[in-house]
Amino acid sequence: MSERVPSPAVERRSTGTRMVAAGQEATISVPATSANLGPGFDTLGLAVSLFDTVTVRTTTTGTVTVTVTGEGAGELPGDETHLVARTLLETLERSGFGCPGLELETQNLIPHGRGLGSSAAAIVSAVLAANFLLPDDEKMDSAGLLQLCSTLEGHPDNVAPALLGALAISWETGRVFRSTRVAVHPSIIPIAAVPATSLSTETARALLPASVSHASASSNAGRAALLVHALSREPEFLLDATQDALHQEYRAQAMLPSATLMRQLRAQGFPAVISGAGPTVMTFATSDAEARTVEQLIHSLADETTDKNSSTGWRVLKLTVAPEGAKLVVHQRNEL
Ligand SMILES: Nc1ncnc2c1ncn2[C@@H]1O[C@H](COP(=O)(O)OP(=O)(O)OP(=O)(O)O)[C@@H](O)[C@H]1O
Ligand SMILES: N[C@@H](CCO)C(=O)O
Repeated sequence: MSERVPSPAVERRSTGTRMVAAGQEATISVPATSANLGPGFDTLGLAVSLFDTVTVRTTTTGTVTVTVTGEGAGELPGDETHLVARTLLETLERSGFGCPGLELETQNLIPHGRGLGSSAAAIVSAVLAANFLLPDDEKMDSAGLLQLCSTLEGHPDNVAPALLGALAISWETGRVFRSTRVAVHPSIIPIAAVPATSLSTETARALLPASVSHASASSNAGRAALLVHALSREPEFLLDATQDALHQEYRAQAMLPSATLMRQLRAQGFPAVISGAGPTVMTFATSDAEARTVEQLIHSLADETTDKNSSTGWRVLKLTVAPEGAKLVVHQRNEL
């Protein structure tokens, strides 16, 4: 999550005292996402098979409680300051609604601050939950959901694939965000090397220069165009297609073991990138045999790149592309 930018398309409406109905319940699951993918800074993102799940229940208690299982358990707040609760209540408020009482149960598999879209997943689950709770004539359509989630996250490249699944290309015109889904070639196997240390998106964004050269912009445009083709049609181009000129080198100082691992994998011919704002390294294999080689290589290289004085260890996750985005399952209405 980066800076919050006000958008004319999601201006707050006047706060009212209407309440959403108590006794509503649903479960939302949202995939992890890998943004940038090399040259697609703030525009490309891929949904992968690691999910956060949130069950939302409206009550009449007047209180907000959040229980957290998995990532963030014992660290995240259990009240209305929790990112999902806060975003859900703010989303209702934008439509002029309050909540008579709220219980959230979250089960988190997406690691936090690792470049796998945890904050985007939290925002998407909160906005979808709020939209479910609103009366039918107040609900947002898919364009409204993308607009609000992108505005809250600050950029669309994680929230778009979290909503749509597969590969999402996103763009922005005057703070209006749009996105389209692209099916991914079935051979592609994303392998995430997740270090124990985290890096906030805010910190990583602060390392970027205000402008880049025309040569860098031109090179990056070509690679980003090739990347969409490589991910969807011809994966053999992935090594060239994942070459970035906009962000990875500027951020390397904040994630040296990851930068080293990525360079070593690329030097051996594997398309490795920094996932999102890092520090996870994402590599794309195109067969099970190649995936095994990449996993073994990561384990041996990661040992070399790990700072022996820190407690860093790497988790290597062989994932699949998640073809569908967030899902909401409505539970039977509870009588209160
Ligand atoms: N499921 C969640 N519930 C509550 N808060 C969360 C959740 N997921 C993320 N957060 C908050 O967001 C922070 C991480 O956001 P940040 O944008 O820095 O990283 P990220 O989203 O994991 O990575 P990236 O944006 O690079 O993909 C966490 O430290 C936590 O405060
Ligand atoms: N495009 C974003 C993704 C992380 O949220 C960045 O690299 O800062």
